[in-house]
Amino acid sequence: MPLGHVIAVTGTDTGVGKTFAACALIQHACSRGLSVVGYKPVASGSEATSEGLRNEDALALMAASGTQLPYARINPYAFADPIAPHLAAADDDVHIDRARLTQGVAALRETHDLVIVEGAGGWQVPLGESWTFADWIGANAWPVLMVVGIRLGCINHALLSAQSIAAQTRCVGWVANGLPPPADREADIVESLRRRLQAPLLATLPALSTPAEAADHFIESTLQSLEVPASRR
Ligand SMILES: Nc1ncnc2c1ncn2[C@@H]1O[C@H](COP(=O)(O)OP(=O)(O)OP(=O)(O)O)[C@@H](O)[C@H]1O
Ligand SMILES: C[C@H](N)[C@H](N)CCCCCC(=O)O
Ligand SMILES: [Mg+2]
Repeated sequence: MPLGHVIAVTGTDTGVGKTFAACALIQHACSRGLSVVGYKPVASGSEATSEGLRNEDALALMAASGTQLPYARINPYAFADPIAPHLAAADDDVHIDRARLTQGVAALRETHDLVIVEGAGGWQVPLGESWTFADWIGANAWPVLMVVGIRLGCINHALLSAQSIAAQTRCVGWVANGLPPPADREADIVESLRRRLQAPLLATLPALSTPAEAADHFIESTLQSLEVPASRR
């Protein structure tokens, strides 16, 4: 049956917990009986191995779903340097082919109920000279889950990101991710955002040891909010 549902995971910045939350969400959805896979279309910051470049986000997403698919199906573009992806691609003389990114999603949708697409950095990160992750997700009208790393400055970043997401597609939920060490007034920051963001808060994640532990923190109606069709839930 699958022509799976797609959710894009973005965040208020790089290092805010997109991979952590995406892995937790994969495990949450797996525990509800869905076949789920993560996709990291473009990754900068990868290790050279005998099999080629490997990025830790892509490997974490693969481990969370337990997929046995070849690495390149999950991460078609890997760059060694941990820098902005359009700069990494230009340094390597690589053109990121937007159609190839979309085909990668389409292929995963054929065999999975849910495909979780993790961006690199924040919402407006460029993937080429004239387009961004936001442009690609927006053109496909995929719904977005926004991960907010709770720290000083995140209120502004979250409100700006939500505004920008709404201009290109829709933010269907957000996660308050308690990055270690805990920020002062963490609960008040989360509440300030909850009152100002239209999308529902789907999980509040304290500093936890593993995404598997975090999977239980998603609220019961998470898959519904993420617009996963009722027939699959
Ligand atoms: N709730 C949490 N509890 C404990 N550790 C966390 C939590 N959230 C994130 N971390 C850790 O913080 C670091 C950054 O998180 P993560 O890699 O998920 O960020 P990211 O937004 O995916 O970054 P990138 O932009 O590089 O993809 C990782 O080492 C991760 O394990
Ligand atoms: C290297 C890092 N961990 C991410 N993979 C890429 C972050 C790109 C951020 C670009 C920017 O907004 O300046
Ligand atoms: Mg990541």
